[in-house]
Amino acid sequence: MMRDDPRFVADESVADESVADGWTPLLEAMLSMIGAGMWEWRLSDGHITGDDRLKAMLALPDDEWETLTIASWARRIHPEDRALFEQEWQRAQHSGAFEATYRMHCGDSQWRWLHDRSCTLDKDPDGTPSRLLGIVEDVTERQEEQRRWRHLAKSVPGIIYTFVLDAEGRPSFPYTSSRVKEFYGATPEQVREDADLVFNAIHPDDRLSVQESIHRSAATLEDWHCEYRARAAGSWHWVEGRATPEREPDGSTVWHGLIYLIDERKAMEERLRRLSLTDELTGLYNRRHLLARMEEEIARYARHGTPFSVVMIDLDHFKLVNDSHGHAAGDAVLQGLAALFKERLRDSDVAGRSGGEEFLLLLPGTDEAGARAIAETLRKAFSQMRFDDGKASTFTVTLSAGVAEMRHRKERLQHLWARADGALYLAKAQGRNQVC
Ligand SMILES: Nc1nc2c(ncn2[C@@H]2O[C@H](COP(=O)(O)OP(=O)(O)OP(=O)(O)O)[C@@H](O)[C@H]2O)c(=O)[nH]1
Repeated sequence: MMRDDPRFVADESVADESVADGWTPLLEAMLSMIGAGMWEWRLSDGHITGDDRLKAMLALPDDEWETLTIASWARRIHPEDRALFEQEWQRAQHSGAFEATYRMHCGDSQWRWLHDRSCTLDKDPDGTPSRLLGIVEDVTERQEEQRRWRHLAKSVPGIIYTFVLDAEGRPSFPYTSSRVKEFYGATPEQVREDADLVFNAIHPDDRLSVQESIHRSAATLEDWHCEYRARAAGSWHWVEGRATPEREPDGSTVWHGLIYLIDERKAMEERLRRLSLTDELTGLYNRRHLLARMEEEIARYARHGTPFSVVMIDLDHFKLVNDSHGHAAGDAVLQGLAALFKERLRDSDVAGRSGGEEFLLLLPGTDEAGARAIAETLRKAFSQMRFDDGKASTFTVTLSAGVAEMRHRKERLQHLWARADGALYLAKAQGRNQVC
């Protein structure tokens, strides 16, 4: 802080020469260059005097300058900034050094942001300051700019940030907008102190890919882009980040970018993914997914010889069910069978609807005898289910099933499928309501 900095306590001999008989040309030139005004405060009578530049800046009436004291100065300060100003002045009476940025109601009725700093010019024999010298800059434009920037940062649906990897690869976040807390559970100040707060809030499964993407972007200076999960207030959410890197002369890399929430988009993508894999009526996997899963199991069998079987199922006389009880009742039967699969099969089993009233079960780690037993259990349970015909009575439906176990490492999907289909055909031909 300035007030503790010996550089800002003026040497008394210099002070006497340069200030007592007026502002020196050198000082005048410097102040003119930085556009600052100057004041002097005599603590003995509390009087404040200002130079012409300060008078022009504040536009106070001439008679006000004649009697200007610290109290009348304070009265012109914005109520929200006054406590800070007074606290600084209390301190300055002992230390001589003062620094504050505050709004002042100027003589032309304008509110101006002032940056005000002082140092000790003279001291009493007991060492307490007797005369302070201060410079004042009009920082209204800068403050307004910052205010606009803060508003803008708040209205952006995400975090605006600056991220730095120094030449040794150490990360830091010199700037993050206030919403960083919603994303990573830490304030901009905390994140500025400790960049790991951000990295620790990233899902363990995503952390490595985030770090790799940052290092790739640093090496190639291509835009950084990554999607990952982060934790705030105890829950995970999906975020997407984009930033543009720049290499600094000291070897560090600086990214300016944006991170925003993509939970809704991720949920939509997941819904679409599920829809593309499942059958709408029953919620079971569709034919496309069944075929893909079968190819996977066949490849696993070819590599490791892991047994698996398929069961092809077809409802008996289903056309009659529709014709007698209506299409809606038929739909309810299909849904009833799907519910039975979900209830009786293991999580590792895959149940799908391969066609209108045709289903296929993929049973990893199950041989033909096991598959037959599962099919038999399902057949029996299904034949006992009663369906509402919508006319105060119920009906039952049966199913036929064909089982085939994967037997040869070179067997292809269509052969296995044809064998299961052949077994199903046999079950139908032998009178239905059975497993072959
Ligand atoms: N309600 C309903 N019916 C369907 C659906 N998909 C297919 N079906 C019907 O399933 C019936 C299948 O009839 P078929 O292929 O003749 O077979 P089946 O009557 O079951 O006779 P078998 O298989 O020989 O026992 C047809 O009437 C289709 O309209 C569906 O999503 N909902």
